[in-house]
Amino acid sequence: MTELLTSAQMRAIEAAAIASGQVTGLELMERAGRGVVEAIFAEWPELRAGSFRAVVLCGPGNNGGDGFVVARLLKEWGWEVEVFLYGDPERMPPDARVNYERWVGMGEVRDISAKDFSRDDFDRFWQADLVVDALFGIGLARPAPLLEPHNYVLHRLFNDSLWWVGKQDPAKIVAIDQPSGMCADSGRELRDANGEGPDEPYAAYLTVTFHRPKVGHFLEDGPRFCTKLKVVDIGLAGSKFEDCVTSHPLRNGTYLTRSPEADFEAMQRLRRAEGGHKYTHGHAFILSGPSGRGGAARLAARGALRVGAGLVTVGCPAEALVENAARLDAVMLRVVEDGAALDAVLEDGRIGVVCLGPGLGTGAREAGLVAAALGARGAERAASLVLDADALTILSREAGLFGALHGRCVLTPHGGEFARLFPDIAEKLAVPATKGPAYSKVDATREAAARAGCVVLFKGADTVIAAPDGRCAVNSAHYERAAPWLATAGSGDVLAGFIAGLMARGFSPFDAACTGAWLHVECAREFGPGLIAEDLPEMLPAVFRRLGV
Ligand SMILES: NC(=O)C1=CN([C@@H]2O[C@H](COP(=O)(O)OP(=O)(O)OC[C@H]3O[C@@H](n4cnc5c(N)ncnc54)[C@H](OP(=O)(O)O)[C@@H]3O)[C@@H](O)[C@H]2O)[C@@H](O)CC1
Ligand SMILES: Nc1ncnc2c1ncn2[C@@H]1O[C@H](COP(=O)(O)OP(=O)(O)O)[C@@H](O)[C@H]1O
Ligand SMILES: [K+]
Repeated sequence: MTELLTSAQMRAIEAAAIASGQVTGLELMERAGRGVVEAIFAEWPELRAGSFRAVVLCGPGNNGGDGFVVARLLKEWGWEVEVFLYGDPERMPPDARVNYERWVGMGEVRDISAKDFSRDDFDRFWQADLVVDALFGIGLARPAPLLEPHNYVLHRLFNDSLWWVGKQDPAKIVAIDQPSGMCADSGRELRDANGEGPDEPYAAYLTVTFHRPKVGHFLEDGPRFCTKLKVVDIGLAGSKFEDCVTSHPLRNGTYLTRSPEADFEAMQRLRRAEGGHKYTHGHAFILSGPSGRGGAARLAARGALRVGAGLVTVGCPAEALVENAARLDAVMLRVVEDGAALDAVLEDGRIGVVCLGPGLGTGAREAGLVAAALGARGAERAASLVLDADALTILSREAGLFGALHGRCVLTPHGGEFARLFPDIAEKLAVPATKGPAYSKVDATREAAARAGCVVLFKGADTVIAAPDGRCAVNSAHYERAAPWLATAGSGDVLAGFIAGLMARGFSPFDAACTGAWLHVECAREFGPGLIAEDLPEMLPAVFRRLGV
């Protein structure tokens, strides 16, 4: 499983490795710089040949130290290298200082904050083949200063100006650890309290980070800043060291969701044992709204059926029966007028999960359904629940119902629904990020899950899933898993159905949310551009075949 680290966790890992005598800080810096150069050559093999020109922007900390290593290695490779420094060499941390001194023995260091850059300087800057951003890494604690040359990179004027100097190929911008300006913990850009900052943050072409990706590489704007992420091994995975970190208080891990292929238990659950019958695979009950509004529930039902629930029933008001019957075949139908009717339905112990919210409505009938589903009407048995869309609106209005949430529930809010359910948490996320580590979507979702006492899946291209006990995963639709066409009406309804279907099949709420979100993105990628929500469930057979389910 890919663990995503916060900056504090990364520091703890580095400190533990150094304290154990396994490695020195200087050696780690050398490996980091070497890893960056190897990543550059792997990305652009043509740069291995001949001599090219690089501009390396170094900052005052160890990120700058990595930059000095890169400058030295490129120069040894035969490149022409110009180095700019932001900061006072006298105040550099020791390892960065050593690499600064090594570079000074080989070439010049210019002060990046000097105000005397000439037009010629800038022309040379633009015409470099490679610009390395080693200004700030995980130590960025406040908004990055607006430095003249860096600012040009930040504003993307760099590329816009190419016509001006008549150069065809844009310089390749490589960020060490992270594009400077981004907070490694949140993926947010640090800005002044009044929101001042560059108009358009710059994006590197390649970001090279060390040991493990950081949470911010996958959240919010992080992927847009990083563009392409390469993780370099710097030899920190020694067993002794892992032992020491297991008990570290900061080890409250955040992981990327993973393919069921990499998750033995998920694979076992997805595979159907021979000889079972439909009830072996669970019964999912999807509640629908009135006629004319049933499409969302039908999408969820189709999703639950395709993901492998043995039976799926849509429960709707009597007046919507004809409409639903005309549109559903394998999915069964049952009239459910109100909360009392749902109580009666749930007495059938074979219904493993209820999904409610898509197209449900927000009136008294629907509030009664939410109450019944939550067992808040005094029923014997509280079902497992997926609460989406209108059910979330009802929960945000009725504190008594919110208080009835329990550990077998999954809430699947998008940003607007999240803000209605957890206004104070959303507010914290909305204030400009001025200090690192900034409050992140991971922090917000963990806090929401702890408050709700159930799993919360906070949607987006960076979907975050958290359980009340602190477990947390990010389902990223970025980098090689980008699927922007997933942002289409109704796709969230299908996701609710996938999760309900998986819960019916015996997945825990957290695992169902993680695997459901993972499959959702895979289905979108399987179909490609042009996708509409109806296509998503139809892609599951191909995805399952590929996985060997
Ligand atoms: N951890 C590891 O395992 C490894 C880490 N490695 C590398 O080290 C990097 C982390 O280094 P780091 O901790 O020295 O922090 P870094 O990002 O260089 O910045 C700190 C400096 O910037 C300053 N500063 C901050 N914000 C500022 C602002 N807005 N405006 C102006 N100044 C600002 C801050 O000043 P201060 O806040 O102390 O006044 C301090 O001087 C990491 O990203 C990776 O590249 C690798 O070598 C391999 C192994
Ligand atoms: N840019 C994006 N890339 C990938 N997935 C996205 C993106 N934007 C939204 N999504 C996903 O699309 C789905 C949209 O759900 P939702 O907002 O509830 O819409 P609807 O109510 O129309 O179904 C969510 O699963 C969300 O994570
Ligand atoms: K950087």
